[in-house]
Amino acid sequence: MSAAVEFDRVSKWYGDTVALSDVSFALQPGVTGLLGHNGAGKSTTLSLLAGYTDVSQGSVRVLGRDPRRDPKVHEGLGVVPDSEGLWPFLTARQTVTMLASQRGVQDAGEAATLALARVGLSDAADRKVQGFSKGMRQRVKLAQALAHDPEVLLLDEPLNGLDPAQRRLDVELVRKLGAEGRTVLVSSHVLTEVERMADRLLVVVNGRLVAEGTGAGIRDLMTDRPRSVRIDTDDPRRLGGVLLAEGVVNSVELEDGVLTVQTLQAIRLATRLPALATDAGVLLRRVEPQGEDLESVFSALTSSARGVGR
Ligand SMILES: Nc1ncnc2c1ncn2[C@@H]1O[C@H](COP(=O)(O)OP(=O)(O)OP(=O)(O)O)[C@@H](O)[C@H]1O
Repeated sequence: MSAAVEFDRVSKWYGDTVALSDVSFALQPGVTGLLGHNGAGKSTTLSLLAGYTDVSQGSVRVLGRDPRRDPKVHEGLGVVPDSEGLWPFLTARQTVTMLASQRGVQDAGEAATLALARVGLSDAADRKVQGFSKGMRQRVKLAQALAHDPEVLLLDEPLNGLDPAQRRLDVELVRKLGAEGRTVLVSSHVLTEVERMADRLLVVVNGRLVAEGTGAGIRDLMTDRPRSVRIDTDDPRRLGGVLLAEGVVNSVELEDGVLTVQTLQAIRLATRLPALATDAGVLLRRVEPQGEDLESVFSALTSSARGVGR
């Protein structure tokens, strides 16, 4: 059986900007996460799959069809775009019913009722969207995407702007949609968030697919990279010497009384550090891994996986 979603050697450029460069992947049923920093190419990937824009090179297939040229693809495809795109003067029910009937759903009203219930919006179904919180508007978009019971779902940063309780509910909902056998692609720039929704991740950096695998596999790629850790202590010179002698760090630096160490064994350092400090009679005030933001993880992944990006 061919995959529900296929991206084959796809490149996309806007004028001089290369948004995607030679990206290939295929998606099977279940949830796949598309992880990347801002501007990495996530929305472009989803727009190409939704048929909103055309490839510059390569080919895209959704349910065996070209989403840019074959409108029938939308019978099996639901999209939650990053943009707002809701009319404030319509109720949630009108909004969802309208799109469902455009997609040829026979009883669009009933489909809207079911979809709104699914996303937890039954009570607010007849209120105008203009009074809705960001989280509620996200849910309306999700209900719109679900009303025609699509086999493929594309969700662009669906958790953006939600509070923690809403996030939990939406993570659960996305997982359920995948467990029902739908092919779901969900984008995010937050690893911890996307790995809660998805069993498999695609990592894009500067328009290139640099890694794919499980959340644990992607984390493993990250653990081998050199890390820098800032240690605030009452005796940085002594602690630096101890850590070097112990072989848990590769180099130490002392600046303004603060110790910064480089290590390739971050986990070992973290587990050994408290005992080593105690044995040396040194007080630890604060330990802070540096550059643990996604950006630095991505640049480490890019250089280790495929050379530099664009
Ligand atoms: N319509 C457009 N015209 C020109 N450049 C664009 C356009 N859309 C995207 N780009 C550029 O293509 C690159 C990829 O953008 P894209 O929106 O796909 O990234 P993203 O990963 O979704 O980022 P974000 O999370 O910020 O939305 C960026 O450099 C962006 O500035």
